[in-house]
Amino acid sequence: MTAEINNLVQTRIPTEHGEFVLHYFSNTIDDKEHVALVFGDVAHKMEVPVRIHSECFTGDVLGSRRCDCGDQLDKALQLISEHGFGVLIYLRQEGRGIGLLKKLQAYNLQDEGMDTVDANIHLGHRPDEREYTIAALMLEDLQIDSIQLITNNPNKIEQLQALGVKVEGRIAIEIESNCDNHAYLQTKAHKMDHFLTKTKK
Ligand SMILES: Nc1nc2c(ncn2[C@@H]2O[C@H](COP(=O)(O)OP(=O)(O)OP(=O)(O)O)[C@@H](O)[C@H]2O)c(=O)[nH]1
Ligand SMILES: [Zn+2]
Repeated sequence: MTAEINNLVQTRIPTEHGEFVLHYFSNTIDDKEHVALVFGDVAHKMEVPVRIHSECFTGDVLGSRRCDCGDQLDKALQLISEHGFGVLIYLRQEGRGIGLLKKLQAYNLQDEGMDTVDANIHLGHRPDEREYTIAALMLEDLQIDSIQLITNNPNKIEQLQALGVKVEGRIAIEIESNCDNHAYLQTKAHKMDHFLTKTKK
């Protein structure tokens, strides 16, 4: 079966970074509610700034300092609004695709000394189980010609290109580390090849 999405609802979402339009998509791959927040006119545009943000309940909603997700979410919306147009796709891939329950178990393993990669493996998962077919279909639905991806993760760029998305550049989104996420960011820099120049120093 080929994957399909449906853009079911678009509604205005005023934020502190200006007014976005939230697009709600249904899909034939999973039963999750994936959405895209669109700022300005993006149809038929090249080099559209796009953030593909993976759900992180602890970071995005609770403001947890164990990761950089909450700050990245806010910074991406700010960047897109300052640019004048762009998209933030919010994929419901909690815990790099392993779900909230397993991510919380992985946190406890990290508190016992494992890093974020080994904790996933210990729980019987790959270090990163995300894939981006739905995001690629959303970009197609929004009629975006090419993008600049807002990310530090080289694997996201490779996966999107393999899905036929024209990624013309990368916009870095590096957050200052704190004492609670420093080791976590170090692991992303050294074991997951993320471009984290401040952390790598
Ligand atoms: N399994 C697991 N998932 C985590 C952990 N910390 C954060 N996450 C999840 O990781 C996802 C975000 O991925 P990151 O590796 O932080 O960043 P990225 O999306 O790959 O890269 P950027 O585009 O640069 O942000 C979210 O779904 C979080 O819920 C962890 O320790 N274990
Ligand atoms: Zn997070």
